[in-house]
Amino acid sequence: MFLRAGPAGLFRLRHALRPVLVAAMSTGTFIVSQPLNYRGGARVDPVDTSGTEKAFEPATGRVIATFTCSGEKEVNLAVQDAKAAFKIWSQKSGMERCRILLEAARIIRDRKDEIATVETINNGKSIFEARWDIDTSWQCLEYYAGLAGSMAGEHIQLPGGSFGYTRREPLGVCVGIGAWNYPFQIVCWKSAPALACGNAMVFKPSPFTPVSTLLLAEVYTEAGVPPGLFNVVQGGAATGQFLCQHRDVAKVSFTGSVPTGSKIMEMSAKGIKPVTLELGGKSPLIIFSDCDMKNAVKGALMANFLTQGEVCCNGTRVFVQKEILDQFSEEVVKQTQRIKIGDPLLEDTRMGPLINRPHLERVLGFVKVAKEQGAKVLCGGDLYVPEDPKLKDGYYMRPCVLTNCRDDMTCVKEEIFGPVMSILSFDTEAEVLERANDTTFGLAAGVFTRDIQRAHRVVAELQAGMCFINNYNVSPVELPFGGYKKSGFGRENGRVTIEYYSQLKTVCVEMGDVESAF
Ligand SMILES: NC(=O)c1ccc[n+]([C@@H]2O[C@H](COP(=O)([O-])OP(=O)(O)OC[C@H]3O[C@@H](n4cnc5c(N)ncnc54)[C@H](O)[C@@H]3O)[C@@H](O)[C@H]2O)c1
Ligand SMILES: O=CCc1c[nH]cn1
Repeated sequence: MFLRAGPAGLFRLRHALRPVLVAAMSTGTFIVSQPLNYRGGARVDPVDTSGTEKAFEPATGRVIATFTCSGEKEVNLAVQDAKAAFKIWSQKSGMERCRILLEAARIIRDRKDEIATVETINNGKSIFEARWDIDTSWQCLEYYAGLAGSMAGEHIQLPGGSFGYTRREPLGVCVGIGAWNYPFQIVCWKSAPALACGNAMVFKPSPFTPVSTLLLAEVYTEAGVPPGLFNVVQGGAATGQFLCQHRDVAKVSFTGSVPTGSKIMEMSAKGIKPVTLELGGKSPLIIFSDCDMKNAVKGALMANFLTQGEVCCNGTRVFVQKEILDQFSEEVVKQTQRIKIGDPLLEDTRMGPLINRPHLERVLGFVKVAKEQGAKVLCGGDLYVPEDPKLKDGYYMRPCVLTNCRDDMTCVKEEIFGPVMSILSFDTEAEVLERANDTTFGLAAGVFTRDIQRAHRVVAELQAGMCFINNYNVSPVELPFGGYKKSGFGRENGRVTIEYYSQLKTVCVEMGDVESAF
């Protein structure tokens, strides 16, 4: 990848130079000057266009890339390349695919700091957190590499020595469409199971975060996947539509908002394509009075302030049992005020800027409406201007804790996708369950209690695909992740995801004569 580090000019990132260049990549210096599409095993400029986009460095507000959105012809070329590569890849044994995916996982692990740095520059999350994302990304490749070799069907005995068997087969060319909050992790969560099952993939990142997906494309090529197996097209809604409507696309896996998810489903329905939808949420976190207070407070911060609160499964409706409301709120505010905001590439920063100016204004708008509707701001919820002059045009705000919240308030009903926690109080288990489930979303939920029976009773009643007991927002790749209700369907991670990227063929074998009705 070509990077320009400030006035120092152009650098070619070679293995030996990487550690030096990562050190040189400081906030305010990074520019992308290479093509951001990837096709046939190389970076390319698209052959046609559906507009142009700019990508920003949220920490400084600088433009780091201006790129062409792919038109229908470019999308078609990417799908055709993927189709050709699919023919080769799908014929490989699971163990052959396993070896290549393991090699890709190793390269990502080796390049962790470089990839995390790029992710931080383009997304704004702290480097501390970006490194976690890259760890869960290579772990995802490793996990599905492990499963690739063990994918198998069944053998079923039938009367008279006849038998049947099943084959688990790939789908073909799968499309991945990603959101901007976990750019590298999302593309790994989609491509690793897809490739492990023998599919090819064309991926479209969010136009806000186009950069790190290219690093993955290069890693796959270096690891030995056939050219064209993993392609990247850049663009927004128009490019996404060309992909979803393409007749040679077998499946669409989408991560993003509910309204876009609904459009994706409609387009896929026309082509009878299976879809995985990972959509938004407004998840409940229930804190019972018998909790371990220290862990519950840590859990509430993990549930609300990772990646500046821009996390789909965040537990933003924090229900606290009345007896401990004051003590819990006081402790949460104390810890929230200690969060170090600022340059996301600094080692001690724990909250960086939001993704862009319009989103920052939208989140601040939610805080304003919350106040108008009677919520009380316990801390934050306002703009933050770091002292460092190079950060003055970045998109920072102070993390916010709201109390006096009611279930009918906008801040409690709608996904804010920013660092805003709403605290609500409750009296009984039955009451809190009813209120926790009173939402059209169903992505995640959490409960803090020392009562083990209550913990399991409560999660059994919660209408959410991902439930946490005495923790929040950990995402081991071994565990399936996905939503109930309007938060989507299908799963990512875990063994079950194999079923979303493969299809079952049944073969019936006659060992005797045909018993004909005619
Ligand atoms: N459940 C999950 O795993 C998960 C993870 C991350 C984010 N999200 C959700 O994503 C949302 C934030 O992400 P966002 O703002 O990027 O979402 P978005 O729906 O605006 O965009 C997501 C992707 O869809 C593309 N797109 C937009 N319109 C399209 C169309 N008509 N056809 C095809 N593609 C189209 C965008 O370019 C982008 O790549 C939040 O609601 C968040 O909760 C969910
Ligand atoms: O943002 C929601 C959770 C997530 C992280 N990576 C993919 N999904």
